Amino acid sequence: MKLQDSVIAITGGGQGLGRAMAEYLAARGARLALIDLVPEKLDEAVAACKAAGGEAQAYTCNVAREDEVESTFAAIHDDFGQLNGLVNNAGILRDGLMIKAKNGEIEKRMSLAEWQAVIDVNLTGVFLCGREAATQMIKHGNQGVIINISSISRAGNMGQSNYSSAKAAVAALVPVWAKELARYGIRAMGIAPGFIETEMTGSMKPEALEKMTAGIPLKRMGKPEEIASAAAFIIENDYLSGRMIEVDGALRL
Ligand SMILES: NC(=O)C1=CN([C@@H]2O[C@H](COP(=O)(O)OP(=O)(O)OC[C@H]3O[C@@H](n4cnc5c(N)ncnc54)[C@H](O)[C@@H]3O)[C@@H](O)[C@H]2O)C=CC1
Ligand SMILES: CC(C)c1ccc(C(=O)O)c(O)c1O
Repeated sequence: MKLQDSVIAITGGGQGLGRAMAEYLAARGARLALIDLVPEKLDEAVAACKAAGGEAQAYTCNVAREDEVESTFAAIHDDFGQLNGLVNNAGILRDGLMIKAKNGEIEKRMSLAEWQAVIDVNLTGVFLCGREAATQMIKHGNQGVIINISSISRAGNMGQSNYSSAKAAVAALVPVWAKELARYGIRAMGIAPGFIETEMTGSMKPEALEKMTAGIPLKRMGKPEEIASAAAFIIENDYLSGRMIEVDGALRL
């Protein structure tokens, strides 16, 4: 699929990797529908896409809410007249050990609320947006691609019962959707980033950053543009479906 003039929806498009992907794709001629919880961040991201030479519109939506997701994807189709791609990128972290035993006391450290919040956004949100994007594509006869953003943590990372479970599940959805949606001309792919330079890591102490990068075989964190170029590669290569691309500098957790 050509990037030029294709309509790509990106969840969590207001900042971080979502915004980086939006700017990268906008600079290559794609038309962006940016979805996020925070309208101010969306406005900044839309302006950045326009400055990069592309077209973009903002949609305030909680990806974990079925009614909001349904109306958002219907509005995207009405506004752009087509939908060719979705990047399921919105995600949150609520890290913590499941349990801790100390001095004979057993403490439940991850609450049900922390578990559920991550499952709601990182897994249910991906399901709802994937289902709605596919509905719009099939209804209007658009071929397209769905990209789920997983994580290196899908292998099982200490302190991330909720996050690792959700990220393993969205990776599992990739071959499921690739098989179910191929008949409609829709591909499904996943990207599993390792540690990527973001505002969060930018504010870390140099010693902590050094310790983190020392364990990465390529000895550096990834750049948001390196995730964005993987997304562009997936969109443009029509024989890619049902697989994960790992962009992690060879790190294994
Ligand atoms: N930054 C990293 O090193 C890595 C990130 N990832 C994944 O990449 C994705 C993006 O990560 P970052 O850019 O670092 O995150 P971020 O926290 O910088 O940005 C996430 C965006 O999603 C939005 N969002 C959160 N909940 C939402 C909801 N319910 N509905 C709509 N929008 C919502 C936020 O407002 C924010 O704009 C996430 O899925 C994350 O798990 C995976 C591996 C590494
Ligand atoms: C543990 C992994 C590499 C990780 C690190 C940081 C973030 C983030 O800031 O959003 C993630 O989403 C991760 O998956």
